[in-house]
Order: sequence, then C-alpha cells, then structure tokens
Amino acid sequence: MIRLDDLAEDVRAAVAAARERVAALHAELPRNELVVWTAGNVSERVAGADLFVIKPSGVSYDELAPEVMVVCDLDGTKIDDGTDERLQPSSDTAAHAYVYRHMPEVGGVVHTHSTYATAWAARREPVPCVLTMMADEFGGEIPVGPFALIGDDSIGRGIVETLSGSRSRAVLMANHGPFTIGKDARAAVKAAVMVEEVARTVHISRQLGEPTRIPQSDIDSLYERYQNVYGQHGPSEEQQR
Ligand SMILES: O=C(CO)[C@@H](O)[C@H](O)COP(=O)(O)O
Repeated sequence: MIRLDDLAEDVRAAVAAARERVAALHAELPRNELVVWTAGNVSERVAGADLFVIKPSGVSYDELAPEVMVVCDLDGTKIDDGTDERLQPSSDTAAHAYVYRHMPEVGGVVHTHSTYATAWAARREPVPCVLTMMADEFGGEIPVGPFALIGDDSIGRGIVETLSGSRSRAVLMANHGPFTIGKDARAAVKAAVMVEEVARTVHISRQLGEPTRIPQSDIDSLYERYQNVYGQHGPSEEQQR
C-alpha cells in the first residue's frame, strides 16, 4: 500500500495543501444551501501525483478538518494517509476516481443533491439554455446522464460519457443529482452553486409559461466572452512586484 510518509516532500506538501482546500470548500456546500446532513462531497486531484483528496463518508460538515480528509489513488483506493484506518472515504469515491482517470484536464469534482437540480434529475430532463448565466457558465443546456447505481464505476462512466466533448461542467445524473467538474475543486464548487441557481430560476420561469431558448449563436458569443474576458486578467499585484 502507498504510504504518505514515504512520498517525496513536494508530493506531501501538495497533499497537505489539497487537504486544506478541500476541507475549507466543504463549508461552501451548506453555506450555499446545496446539501442537507452529510449528502454531498468535494474532491481535488493532487498536483504532480496520481492521488486525490476527498471527504470521509457520512461525517458532519462541522468536523471536516484537513487532517480527516482521505487520500486515495486514482483507482479510488485509500492510501495509508495517516488517518484512522477505519475512516472510509466518501461513498462516491469510485465515481470521482473514474473521472480523474478518464478526464486528465479535470482537477476537481463535486456532488450534491441540491434541491432544484435534483428535481430536474428526477424528471430526467435537461435544463434548457434560456438564461445568459447558463450560456456564460455552461455554454448550453445542462445535460442528463444515465441512471447508475452507487458503489462501482457506473456513475463515473455516466459522468465521463455525458461531459466529454460537452461545454457543460455539470451533469444531472438521472434520479440522483448533479455532479460537477472543474480545473480544481473551487471551480467545481462554483459549478455546483451555479447549476442549482439556474435549475431554480428556470423552474420558476416555467411556472409563468414556456421560457424562450437563447439562439445558438448568442450562446456561443456569451460563452466566449465569459470564459475569456469576464473577471480579472493579467499578473496579480504580487506577481508584478
Ligand atoms: O448519494 C449518496 C448516497 O446515496 C451520497 O452522495 C451521499 O449522500 C454522500 O455520501 P458521502 O460522501 O458522505 O459518503
């Protein structure tokens, strides 16, 4: 079994940094009202190693300190990471691991059961692209993935099949809920917040009548601008010094 203490110093430092980030980001799930009880998880790939960090299963968000974040290899097997050997990683670990193995550009994965996104998942209905925020963030509709049972590669396969070649960073797994991906865990958490927001707004809009879809050329322009122009660019003040 891989022992964390036997790994190179730079890998151990990268694991420690990922544990800090993943522990802190779990607080965003209840803060943004994306989860009840312990029903959601965040993971992040460890830079420069075939490892990722994920929360332990069924532990209260209040108790998710960096030192209880579980370290797994890309098969989803917990390594000897210094935590109690009885501490089990998230029940969705196999799904996260499958995504990291098959989507090398992905550095973070999030799963929640947030109410509105999960309501669309229960209907197995994609959220149509009727909001500029959707075009900006997801570049089109939020797709639905197949129904898959928890515990093996099935969920991961469904996520990868649905999101490979899609601009969407979110998939609604049928009858289950949203899974989101990003370049790192923070980006995947942002996508989880955004998918819930747009699922809620489009649901409310449909109570008023049928929302109007945005033409594809406008979706493309909005996506291009948001991904490449929106926000702050260039070196930070620290980098300029
Ligand atoms: O969907 C499920 C279980 O049915 C999971 O997403 C849990 O709701 C969260 O599990 P842990 O990450 O705490 O194992």
